[in-house]
Amino acid sequence: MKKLAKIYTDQDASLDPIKDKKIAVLGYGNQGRAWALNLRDSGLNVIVGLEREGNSWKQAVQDGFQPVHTEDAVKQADIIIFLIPDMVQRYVYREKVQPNMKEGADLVFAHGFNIHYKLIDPPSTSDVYMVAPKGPGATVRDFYTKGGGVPALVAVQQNPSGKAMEKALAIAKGIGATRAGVIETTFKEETETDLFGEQTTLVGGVMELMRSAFRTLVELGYQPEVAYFETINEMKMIVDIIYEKGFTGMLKAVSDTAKYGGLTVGKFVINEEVRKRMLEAAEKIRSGKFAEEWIEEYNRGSPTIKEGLEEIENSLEEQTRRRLKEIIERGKPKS
Ligand SMILES: NC(=O)C1=CN([C@@H]2O[C@H](COP(=O)(O)OP(=O)(O)OC[C@H]3O[C@@H](n4cnc5c(N)ncnc54)[C@H](O)[C@@H]3O)[C@@H](O)[C@H]2O)C=CC1
Ligand SMILES: CC(=O)[C@](C)(O)C(=O)O
Ligand SMILES: [Mg+2]
Ligand SMILES: [Mg+2]
Repeated sequence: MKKLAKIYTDQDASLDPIKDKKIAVLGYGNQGRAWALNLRDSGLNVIVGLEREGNSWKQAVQDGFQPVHTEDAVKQADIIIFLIPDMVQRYVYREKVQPNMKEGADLVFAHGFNIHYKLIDPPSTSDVYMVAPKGPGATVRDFYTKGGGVPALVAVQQNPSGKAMEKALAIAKGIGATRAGVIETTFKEETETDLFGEQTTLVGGVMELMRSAFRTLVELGYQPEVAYFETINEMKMIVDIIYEKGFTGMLKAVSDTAKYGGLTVGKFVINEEVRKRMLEAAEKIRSGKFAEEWIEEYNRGSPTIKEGLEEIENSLEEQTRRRLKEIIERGKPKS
């Protein structure tokens, strides 16, 4: 068997290493808002740093922060957390962080992209570490306010102080992750697995699987509403059972007919060809080719993202969802 991962929980982590430090949270979007609120509710000293007085600024003010411009947050900070988009981080680092940071201030990431692909070259005097929540920002906040926490990965890239891991665990505790559990990893492992997961399953794979099934039914002449409930809407219920009880529990919750069909046709559809393509996707990530392609796309103004979003928004799936929205809303559990 492979070596078991090292897992840390609340008892293994203390807030002490960071309790007297000023923590600058750069960005107030998906993760930024969740981290700033959770760290503050954990009694830590948080300052929100933003580039512009736009929507994020307004939201932060509404949540009781007094945001400041990035350079002003950075100047006072002992710990600088990058919660702005991955493609933006190196520019903000170069123009606002590096020229203004205190010598030896910590640089903290929620995803390893910029460090692993060497887009940011941090000073050797700084601790560089990561706390990567394995869930969306809204869930990081939601679980925390309800007494739980989203699991996370922690990693240390540079450790001149010798205390980087204790501080990473402290941040993980502050956002609620150690209430669940935190796994030690490397920037390389987190970056490559996170990209692979979002591309082949969580974002790309699941969405295209559902869309392909939906389209197949519609092309065969079935009603889009029926296809939507079957191939898209019911997914949450099945995934919720997998989340609670694993695949074994899910298979117990469905009919024997579904078990037989699922166990045989699942492998027929998601076959070795698909696995080969998954390996290809992994290779593209590991070689740095995906990173290169994404940087180029971003530099061209992200046309592929824009087109993709537009195509999906206008798709029959989304039109059907809009038509069924009231039914879905009415049916949701009330407590
Ligand atoms: N979305 C998620 O739930 C997860 C994100 N991460 C990582 O967390 C980091 C932040 O991701 P998200 O929270 O999704 O970011 P986001 O896209 O929600 O970030 C928005 C924030 O960044 C600011 N921002 C946007 N463009 C900017 C620019 N050009 N210059 C300066 N600030 C700008 C916005 O004002 C806003 O405050 C990334 O490293 C990402 O990989 C990690 C785990 C999950
Ligand atoms: C939410 C999350 O963990 C992702 C999919 O990796 C991301 O948003 O980058
Ligand atoms: Mg990701
Ligand atoms: Mg992720």
